[in-house]
Amino acid sequence: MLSARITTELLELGASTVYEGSGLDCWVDPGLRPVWRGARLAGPAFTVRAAPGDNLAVQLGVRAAPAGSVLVVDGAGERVGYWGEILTEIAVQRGLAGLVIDGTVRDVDEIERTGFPVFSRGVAMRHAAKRDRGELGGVLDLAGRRVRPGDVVVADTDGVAVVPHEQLDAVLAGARTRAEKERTRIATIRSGVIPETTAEEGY
Ligand SMILES: O=C([O-])CC(=O)C(=O)O
Ligand SMILES: [Mg+2]
Repeated sequence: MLSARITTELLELGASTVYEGSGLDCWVDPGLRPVWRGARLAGPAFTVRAAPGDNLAVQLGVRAAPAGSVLVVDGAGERVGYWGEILTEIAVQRGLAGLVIDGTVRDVDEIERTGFPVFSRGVAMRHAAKRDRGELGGVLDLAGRRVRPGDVVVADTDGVAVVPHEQLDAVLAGARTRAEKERTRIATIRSGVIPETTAEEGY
């Protein structure tokens, strides 16, 4: 569980700034998008590997994940309703921070009404089987990005970033520096001064 202060700071910095400030290749496949406008989340990953087209592992994961954690599900990009209104209601009751799934979800109007943040590869109503227990708490290959339990997930309109948990302090420091430089640069621009290009220096 992250402290409320760190969670708030990560949400304010945002996924792109956390990624840029990290200097790491920690972006996740941009095909994973918020299912409702304004969805955002930050928290440690609770990992779930679901069998393709089967959501029993997800049903187990939503009951096992600790409060404050982000359910991160490898659904192999399969187009079934891995997640919906009922699972969202359970997740809200249990105090989970959100869901990131390489797969699709359904009941999106109802999900939005709860305010529970969900990032998925899209929306599909097709029934998910409920037979295979999959794996909870393993290391995932989430659409090409390695995610370990406890790695820190930050997601917003720009997409999803995953920070290796042992590097969180350094990443936060880098992201703060980045955000400060951006603020200064924007203030300069708003004062009417167009700064030099950043081709070499970056910002
Ligand atoms: O039925 C399912 O497994 C997924 C779903 O639509 C819900 O949670 O409401
Ligand atoms: Mg449903």
